[in-house]
Amino acid sequence: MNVFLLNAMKNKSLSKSYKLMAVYTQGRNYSTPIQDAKPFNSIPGLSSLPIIGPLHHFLPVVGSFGPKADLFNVVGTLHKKFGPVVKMKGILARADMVFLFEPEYIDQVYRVQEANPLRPGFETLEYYREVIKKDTLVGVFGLTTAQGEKWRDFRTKVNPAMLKIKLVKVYAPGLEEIAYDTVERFKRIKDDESYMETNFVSEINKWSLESVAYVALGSRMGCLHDDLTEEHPSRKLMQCSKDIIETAFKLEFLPNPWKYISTPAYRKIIKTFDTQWEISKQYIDSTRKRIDERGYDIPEEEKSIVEKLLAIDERVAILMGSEMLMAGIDTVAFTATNMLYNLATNPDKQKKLREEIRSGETHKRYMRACLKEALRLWHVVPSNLRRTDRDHVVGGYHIPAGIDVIAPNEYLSRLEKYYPQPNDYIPERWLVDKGHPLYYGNAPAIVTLPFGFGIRSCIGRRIAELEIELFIKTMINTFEITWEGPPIKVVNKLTNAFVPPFKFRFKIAK
Ligand code: HEM
Repeated sequence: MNVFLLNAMKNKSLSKSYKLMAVYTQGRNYSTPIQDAKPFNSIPGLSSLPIIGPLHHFLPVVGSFGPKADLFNVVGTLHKKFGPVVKMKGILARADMVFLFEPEYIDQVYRVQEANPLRPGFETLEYYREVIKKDTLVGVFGLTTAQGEKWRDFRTKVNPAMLKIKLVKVYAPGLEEIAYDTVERFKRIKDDESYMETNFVSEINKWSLESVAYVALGSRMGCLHDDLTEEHPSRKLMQCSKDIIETAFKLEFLPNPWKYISTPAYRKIIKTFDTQWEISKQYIDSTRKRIDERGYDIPEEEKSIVEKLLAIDERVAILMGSEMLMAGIDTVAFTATNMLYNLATNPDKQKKLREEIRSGETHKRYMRACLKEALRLWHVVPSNLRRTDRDHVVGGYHIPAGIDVIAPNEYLSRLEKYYPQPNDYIPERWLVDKGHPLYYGNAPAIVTLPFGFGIRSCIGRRIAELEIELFIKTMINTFEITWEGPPIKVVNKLTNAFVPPFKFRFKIAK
């Protein structure tokens, strides 16, 4: 067994899943000798030029894909043209990438690295935290950008508060109230169709920010007030979340020499990180003040995430609070919109869900299936990534350490061989028994990973699921939702986003 797994098993603070992973990997044999493998350079893929790598394929006119290429289609073309292992040279000093299209190959690379999952990317945020904010953060860098020991220390501290279902469920009454307030606001604005068609994203982001802020800070932010001003800090937080994704895409996936000179996009992202940091810090400081003024302790399960973490490590509490206010807005809003769209365009499923909601059943089986099916069709993050920390032999090819291995999970989740009628919204596939042709378990579990993989998977998963289920429940119980227009469009810039107009129509449900 390798040294990472041995260390993992010795470390008592690591989760059970860690140990299970170790046992699982131990039983496998991936030991094709490297000398028998085909060399890394022989992996097929797009042709590449010095410095700019494969970028010329994305240029106007001459590029085979062009500048407006849809990443979903690019991935599909790579698969069809080059097969199950595809190489893409890094652009401007970025690491080379390998796309894996066989679940077994992804499993091989991701699982063996499970004790030390490396997920680089977001280099600008890493630079901001580790260089610009060095003196403030003093070695605690958050989950999104940290690797190795620093990541593990942080994650071990925050895992229980954020992932234990029992602890997360205590936020349900507050989140239900927020869902109710959002629906009341929708009732007031729904008939202004031109406003809703343009501003649906900002309306739904108000709900997702209000919800995640409530869980993080234990109080209401006030995003749902009808007279929310442009200067309200919540507006700025929502804008930051969007600008960070947009600008990070330009800086990290398109050629931009920000590592050598200060470019306008670089200055913009640093300013945005500053604003995001300042506002979240203000909110966290007020939370701390409120706790001090209260002067007495409340039961552990009633505390907000920040309050729980303040008792463990102050810097961890501040950074986790700030990450929640960054990572918990657009992700959750996108998934709720995804679900609403699929329910609006599949009225029979919507009816069935309403019946379950009104039946008073507590198991919510159909609700869960509706959410899983929406996530299968559109992952917020369409591909997962791990950087190799050792040599691998995959599909007969040598993949050395330092390569970004991409699992194109959203693309795989829409292949007929894994899910019959793959582009249809069929929540039932998550409910039918083994043996049924639609049974979800016919696809290997690693095909569909909307929340990522293993111990580095999304820390906000339980919170997101709870927020979305309560919101959808209130929406579907109140409204009959239809979609009156052509199919919705999705763009992918690091994460998926829907494009206006939003042709939802909301009628009070009988
Ligand atoms: C439906 C909503 C969401 C989806 C689909 C989603 C998806 C993801 C994915 C795919 C990853 C990468 C995991 C990996 O590399 O294996 C991730 C990481 C992360 N997510 Fe989420 N996310 C969602 C909501 C949230 C929320 C609400 C929060 C905060 C409360 C959050 C905070 C984070 C953080 C901090 C990480 C980095 C974890 C680490 O590296 O240890 N996410 N998420």
